[in-house]
Amino acid sequence: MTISNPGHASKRERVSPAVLVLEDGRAFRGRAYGAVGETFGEAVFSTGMTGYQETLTDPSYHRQVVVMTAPHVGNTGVNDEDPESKRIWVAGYVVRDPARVPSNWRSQRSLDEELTTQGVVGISGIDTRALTRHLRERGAMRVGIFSGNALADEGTLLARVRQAPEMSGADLSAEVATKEAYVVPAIGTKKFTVAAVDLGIKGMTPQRMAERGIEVHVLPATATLEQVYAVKPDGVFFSNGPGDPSTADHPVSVMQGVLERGTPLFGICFGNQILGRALGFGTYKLKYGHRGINQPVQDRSTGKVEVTAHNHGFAVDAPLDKVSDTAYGRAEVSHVCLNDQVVEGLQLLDRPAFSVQYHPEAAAGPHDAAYLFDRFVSLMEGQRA
Ligand SMILES: NC(=O)CC[C@H](N)C(=O)O
Repeated sequence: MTISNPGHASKRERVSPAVLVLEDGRAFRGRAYGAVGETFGEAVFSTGMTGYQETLTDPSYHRQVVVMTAPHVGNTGVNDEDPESKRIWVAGYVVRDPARVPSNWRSQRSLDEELTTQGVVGISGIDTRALTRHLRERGAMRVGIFSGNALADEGTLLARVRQAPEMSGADLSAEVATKEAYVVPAIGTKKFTVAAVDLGIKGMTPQRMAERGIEVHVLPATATLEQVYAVKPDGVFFSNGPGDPSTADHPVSVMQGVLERGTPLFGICFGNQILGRALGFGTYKLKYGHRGINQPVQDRSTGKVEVTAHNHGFAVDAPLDKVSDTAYGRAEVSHVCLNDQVVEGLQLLDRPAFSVQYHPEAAAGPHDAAYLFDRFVSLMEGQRA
């Protein structure tokens, strides 16, 4: 194997080969990036051109190996302001051409250093375009990245990838969510109290609520209906999170209790899938998912198209062309992805509840969908009037 040897590359980059092995047997050779060792997960690709810190620290990426389609990654280094949680959650990181010298006024260290310190195994120098095309054709699948001693027994790598757990059927919220409840105070005058069920919440989400005068009580994924109502909420929120929504029976039953009482309800991503299930719709695994910050979504109530941030591998199976009768009244698909007509939002017509499959907190991503937090505020105002 020939490894290109740029002048500024660190010694470790020059001497440490790595290999990425997909469960269908396709392999890519490159260089170790970040920690040296081995890792397994579901191979998925993200089309975001910026915002790698937010991607890496999004708890919804737990157990996923993220392939960046943007060829240059790490250019702006790493700072302590942009993470969406306390650690990197991706199981592995795949980049084509990492920055050798980060350059940004906020940069505190390099991405390579950060991945190494946090023990995240990555690979660089591979053809990420070919890998992405492969995943688009064959679908998301299990993958392993191996470097250092993990490469010693190359003949066993594929078998080890095939032993790794699958994403279908994975129940992961409790592994990433807070164990203790905490409060994010309202900024300025406090207008509302919201109970936010943390299934893998991103830091920007309570922030967007706090900016609107909401005091946010973030509760563990295991919170009961009684614990939700113990904070005397004006509204209840269900967050994003990793894993297969078909396993999320506990949050589904808590949400049904909230719908029963008619408290204003808002869900994001995993929260949208849970609303889907609470209403009696199914969920299914997408072939390769939506990940990135440039996905077109139409708000069907206004006809407007938003450019939005996504990170989902599953989706809700609800009819696009009709209003559905559910145990909680009429429900409809409020938002749809214009790339593939996947359900991107749900709303109830007889109760104050709605959700979106994408990320209005926009970290990273465009702010087109910020109005959804205002819609949540309007629902809470409506309930008081
Ligand atoms: N960001 C999320 O909440 C993702 C939801 C779910 N784990 C999925 O992959 O579809």
